[in-house]
Amino acid sequence: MCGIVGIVANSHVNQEIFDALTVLQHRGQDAAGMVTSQNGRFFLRKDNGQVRDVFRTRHMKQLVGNIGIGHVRYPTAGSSSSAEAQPFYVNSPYGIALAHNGNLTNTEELAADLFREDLRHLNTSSDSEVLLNILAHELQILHKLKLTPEDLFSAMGQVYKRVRGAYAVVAMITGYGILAFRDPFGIRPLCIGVRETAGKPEYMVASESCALIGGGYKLLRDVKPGEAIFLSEDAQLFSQVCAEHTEYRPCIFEHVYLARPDSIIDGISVYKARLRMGEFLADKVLRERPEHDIDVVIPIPDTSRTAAMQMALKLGVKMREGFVKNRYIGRTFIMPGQKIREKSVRQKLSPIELEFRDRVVMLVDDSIVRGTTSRQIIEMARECGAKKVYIASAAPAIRYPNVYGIDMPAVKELVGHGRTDEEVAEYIGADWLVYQDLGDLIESTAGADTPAIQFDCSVFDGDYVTGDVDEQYFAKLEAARNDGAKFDEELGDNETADMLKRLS
Ligand SMILES: O=P(O)(O)OC[C@H]1O[C@H](OP(=O)(O)OP(=O)(O)O)[C@H](O)[C@@H]1O
Ligand SMILES: NC(=O)CC[C@H](N)C(=O)O
Ligand SMILES: [Mg+2]
Repeated sequence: MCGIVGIVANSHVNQEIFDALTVLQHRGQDAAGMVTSQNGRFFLRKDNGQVRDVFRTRHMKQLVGNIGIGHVRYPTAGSSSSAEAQPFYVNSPYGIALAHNGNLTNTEELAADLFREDLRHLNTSSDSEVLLNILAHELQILHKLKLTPEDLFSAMGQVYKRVRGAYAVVAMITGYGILAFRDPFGIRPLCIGVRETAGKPEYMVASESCALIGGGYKLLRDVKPGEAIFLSEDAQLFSQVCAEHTEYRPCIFEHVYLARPDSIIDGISVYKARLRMGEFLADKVLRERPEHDIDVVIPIPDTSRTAAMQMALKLGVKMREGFVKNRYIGRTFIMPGQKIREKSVRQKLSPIELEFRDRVVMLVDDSIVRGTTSRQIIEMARECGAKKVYIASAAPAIRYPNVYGIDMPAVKELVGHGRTDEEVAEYIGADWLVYQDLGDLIESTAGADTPAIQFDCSVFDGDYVTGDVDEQYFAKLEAARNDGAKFDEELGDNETADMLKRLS
């Protein structure tokens, strides 16, 4: 779950891309990058760090042009070295830069084909670099000096045949425009917005609508599963569904945790979905313990606040702010290692003791993944003198790895894997644990207006919509990306990154 953005405008886009990436920062904190284009040349800046650290005034001055793309990264493949920050670039054909949100499930096979059949070189272990080279190859073999939208869509038809997994993408082609596309299941989000200046349209494509609204664009629509959108440099919009088989199966975890509440994804308000999650949770509490003794509902900031608010209302129990969030510390779950995640919880959340003392508290979180947050928070609640500590999760137990762009690669790192609900409660130290039922989560999220959508719920039910992940895939993923392995790889890859930096 990275954040991506692309803009075609009537004036320089660097500041707008910077602003949009800042709005999308919650989707990736490890690296950021931007490419703009002017007079047939690309201008690139990318590095590890958050948006405000990566783009200084000296970089912004060089990022000229009325068209550009940007990325904030949360790695799910390869390493977190700066050499794998995005956008990626290839000079042939035309010059293409690409930014990707998601995770491919046939990266290895594609990388081997690129090397053996397409004679293309990959310089990193990133799946996004593979995707860029597949797109480049399919455009190259058309052998067209002048590209038309039809050529682009025909190349995209081939890309959809070869690439599997989750991918929401923005790609910029020198001298032509921006090509944006979403995988055939629409797993990761992507939407288009429009605005007019001086009677001429300007377009933005972005992972979430909050980025459009922040930039003064009006949400036009979501990109459909398997659809490619082409925005030409002179701001004409072309679109076509290019994948042969498509299904609407967006990731439900966007609504649970990943997305911002002010976004509307696939016609669904993330905020409203979270309110409904809170109501269903309250119903479950009342079903399980009609005579409950909860004195106060306390959210674990930030994401759970919306659900907690509605849950408290429905229970008829007061909601209180029991934790103050340090606004200078980012999201813990998307931090790169377990040590830093553990350390960050206490740095990020500090308790207001009087809300806990001698009370039976119901803590609410949006999800419990590794249990890093809940375990420490429950300990803090007890240190503050809570009589009993209950916890409710707006999502069901997470028992399966994610292979579509969320870094949950190793089942043994998931607190819900191989444990009953009671065992999870014991592990995190709760007196009572209430998980949302999957049916209720789906009902909370699927609005009445979106009957065609079924969600990817793989982390809860182990059903992977692309149908191509098996035990062997999981074994490889876990070996490559468990916390220990990531640490080893980073050491090696940093050397490569440093070397590349010296060369550039
Ligand atoms: O069980 P865990 O492995 O700890 O993961 C789950 C927690 O991580 C996330 O919070 P995060 O701090 O990332 O972001 P937030 O401030 O948006 O809630 C999520 O909201 C849960 O609180
Ligand atoms: N979270 C994501 O969307 C990651 C994109 C890509 N797989 C990477 O690791 O850079
Ligand atoms: Mg949280």
